[in-house]
Amino acid sequence: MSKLATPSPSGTGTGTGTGTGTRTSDSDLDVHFHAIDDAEPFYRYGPGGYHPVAVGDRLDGRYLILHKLGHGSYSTVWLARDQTLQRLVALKICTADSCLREAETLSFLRNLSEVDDGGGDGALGRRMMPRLLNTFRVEGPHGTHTCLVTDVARCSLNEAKRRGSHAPLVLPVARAIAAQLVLAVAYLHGKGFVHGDLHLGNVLLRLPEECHLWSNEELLMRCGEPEQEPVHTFDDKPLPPGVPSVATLPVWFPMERINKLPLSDAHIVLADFGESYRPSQESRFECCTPVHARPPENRFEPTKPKSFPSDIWTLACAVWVTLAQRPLFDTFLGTEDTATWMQVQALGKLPNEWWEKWDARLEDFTEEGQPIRADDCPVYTFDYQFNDAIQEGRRKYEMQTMDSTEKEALLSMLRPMLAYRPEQRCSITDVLSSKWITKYAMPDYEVMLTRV
Ligand SMILES: Nc1ncnc2c1ncn2[C@@H]1O[C@H](COP(=O)(O)OP(=O)(O)OP(=O)(O)O)[C@@H](O)[C@H]1O
Repeated sequence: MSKLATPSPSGTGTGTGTGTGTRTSDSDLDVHFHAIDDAEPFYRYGPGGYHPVAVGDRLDGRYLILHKLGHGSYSTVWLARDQTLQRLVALKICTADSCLREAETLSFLRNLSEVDDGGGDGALGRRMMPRLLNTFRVEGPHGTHTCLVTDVARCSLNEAKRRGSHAPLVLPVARAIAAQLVLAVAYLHGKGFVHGDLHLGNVLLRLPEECHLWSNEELLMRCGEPEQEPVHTFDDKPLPPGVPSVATLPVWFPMERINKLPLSDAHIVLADFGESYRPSQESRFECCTPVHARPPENRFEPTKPKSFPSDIWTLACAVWVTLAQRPLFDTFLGTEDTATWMQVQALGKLPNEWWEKWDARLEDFTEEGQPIRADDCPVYTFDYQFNDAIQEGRRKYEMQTMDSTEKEALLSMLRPMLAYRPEQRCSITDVLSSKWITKYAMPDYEVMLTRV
């Protein structure tokens, strides 16, 4: 997600990609669009919003659009052929109202030399940073859009899990991915950056290098023609100018189901630096990760600047859900109250000032923070969650489970990452040197490197 440079125009909001919406343009058109699964919200094709792009368009004189890769609230992302270098690339076309933050962070990281990286495990995280190949701007009917060119990835880990019915990953694969996540965050924190939006939607599985050199014919043979659906408005009102008449759905690179993903395909790249910041240079008060991974200080200390510890909390949630079938603080309805409810179930009572601020606390907890148990409802303790979300699914799929020593090592790493108070949370250096990372995750990561 990229923070807005200017407020979004009235009626546009910050679409989720699923709902319908209203577009109010200068000429006072009031058009509602039928939602199309997996397509961007079309009401965002208005002033400050998405740039209209069609398969076959050429941008910046060299990038031929071949397919769609995805979209977010602040961009559409396209698979293009770089006709100068004759390779496939990802083209992220940001909304006109998004700021330059992502381009700035990626340029900064690109310009660091290996000497700047120093040695040690922290430097290994450079591999998981996106390679910014080029940036340019396009002018369109809705404004000026920054475009970022990076390597094409296969899909996000979230999407791979969704398509695989949230089956668990093979344990060594999950460990290798968790190790890479930790290395990536260690690298960023070492450079003074907070990522600000860590979750599996922003963890991309890499495509093998040879795929970037596929010809157009080879791409079509493997992935098919782009799938398109006509865009319809309610009451059949005409499409306003600057709105594409078809929605292009994301391409799918054929792959093994998530529970069969081989270690050789477990290479990741961390994406979406639109929320990244340097706490030494600016104060940020809000953490925009999805609510199930949002650190509690976001809710209870809204006026205190956020910093590296907020990433540590979200990293713990991302590591958990890499290993598990569902988030640690699964929020069902996606409300902050449910997230806090789950946190108290797993981690115990909030610090006193926060506890007092939480109005819903006595609905299901005693004043001491003990869950009031309904007969048929489990208490979602850390242990319960571990057995239910990590072990049970593995048993069901007849996959390797974690033994008790590994469980202890994992929970001993996660608990200090999930200290309620950010100032009491452990640092990424502590995570890197934890027993679970050194004895379990890194060895599988190292095996993965030999399977390139
Ligand atoms: N390099 C890439 N290769 C393949 N797919 C990509 C790539 N970059 C992004 N995508 C796809 O596009 C989607 C949107 O990208 P991204 O999250 O960077 O956009 P965003 O507008 O900043 O998102 P949001 O603001 O909603 O978090 C991703 O979830 C992913 O599916």
